[in-house]
Amino acid sequence: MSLRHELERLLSKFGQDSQILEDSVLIGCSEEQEAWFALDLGLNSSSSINASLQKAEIETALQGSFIKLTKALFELNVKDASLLSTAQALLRWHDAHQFCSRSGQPTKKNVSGSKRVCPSNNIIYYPQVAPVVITLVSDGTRCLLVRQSSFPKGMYSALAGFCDIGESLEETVRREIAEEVGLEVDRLHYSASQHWPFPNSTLMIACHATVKPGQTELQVNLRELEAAAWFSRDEVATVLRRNNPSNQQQSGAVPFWLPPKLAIAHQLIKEWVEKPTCSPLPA
Ligand SMILES: NC(=O)C1=CN([C@@H]2O[C@H](COP(=O)(O)OP(=O)(O)OC[C@H]3O[C@@H](n4cnc5c(N)ncnc54)[C@H](O)[C@@H]3O)[C@@H](O)[C@H]2O)C=CC1
Ligand SMILES: [Mg+2]
Repeated sequence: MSLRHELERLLSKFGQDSQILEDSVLIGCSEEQEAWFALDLGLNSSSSINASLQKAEIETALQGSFIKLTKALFELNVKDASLLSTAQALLRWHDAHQFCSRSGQPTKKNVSGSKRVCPSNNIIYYPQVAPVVITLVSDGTRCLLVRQSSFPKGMYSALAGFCDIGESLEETVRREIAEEVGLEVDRLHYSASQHWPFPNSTLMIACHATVKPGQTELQVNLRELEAAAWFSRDEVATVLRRNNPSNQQQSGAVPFWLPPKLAIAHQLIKEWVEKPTCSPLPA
C-alpha cells in the first residue's frame, strides 16, 4: 500500500476527509531525499467535535501519545525538535493567514506551503519571522541572568527582546539592556541563532555583551522582569552541571536553574562558562 493510501485509510478511520492532505506543508527532507510534510488535524480547535475522543483513538492506533509542544521540544533530539518547531510555526502561520488583508478574499496555499496567494489580486503572502535578540551580559567575571514572571518557577535566562522596526540588531541589544536593567553596553559580539516557534515564529539572534567597567548597578524594570541578578562563573557552572529543576529541589542547594540544552539561551550561558569571550574588565 502506498504511503498516501495508508494516510487516507488512517484519516478516514479518524473521521477526517482525505482532502485535508492538501493542507499539509513541506518542512524538510530525509537524507534519502524523501519529502517530509506536516499536517494539522485541527484537534485543538474549539469547533472540533469530540476532539478528545479522536485524540485517544489516534494515540491507540499509532501507539503514541500527544504531549504539549513546549515539553516535546525539550525531549526530542535537535533535528526532530527543529522539524517540529518548523511544522508548528508554518502550520500556525497558514491558519492565521486564510484571508487577504487587502481584498478580504480567501487566500490559497501553494503545494509546498511556502506561500499563500490572493487569487483576486495576486498578492503573495510569505511566512513571517520576527527577529529577537537574546544577550548574555557579562561584567568580565559575572553574568546577568533574568526572570520573567511567565518563566517556569526558578528558571533564569539571558535577556531577550524583539527588534523594533528601523533598528539594527546592535541598536536592539543596547535598547533592550538599557530598558530592562538600566545598563550601558560596552562591547558586543554575535554568537549564534535559532528558530523559535513561540509566541509566533521568531529568529533568536544570540549575542554576548559586556558592560562598561564599574557600571554594573542594576535598575530592574519590574514591568518586564520579575528579577535580574549577577551570577558568578562558579555558580552558573554548578547549575549547568545538574540542570534539572527536580534534581535541584531534592538537593535544595541550588536556588535557580537554566533553560534546557535545546534553547539558545543555554548555549550562550554554556559558552560563557566554558570560554570567556571577553577578558575580565578592570573595576
Ligand atoms: N530560545 C530561548 O532560549 C529563549 C527564547 N525567548 C523568546 O524570546 C521572545 C522575546 O523575549 P521577550 O523578553 O518576551 O521580548 P520583549 O522584551 O521585547 O518583550 C515582549 C513584549 O514585546 C512586545 N512585542 C514587540 N514586538 C513583538 C512581536 N513581533 N511579537 C510579540 N510581541 C512583540 C509585546 O508587547 C510583548 O509583550 C519571547 O517571546 C521568548 O519566546 C526568550 C528567552 C529565551
Ligand atoms: Mg525582554
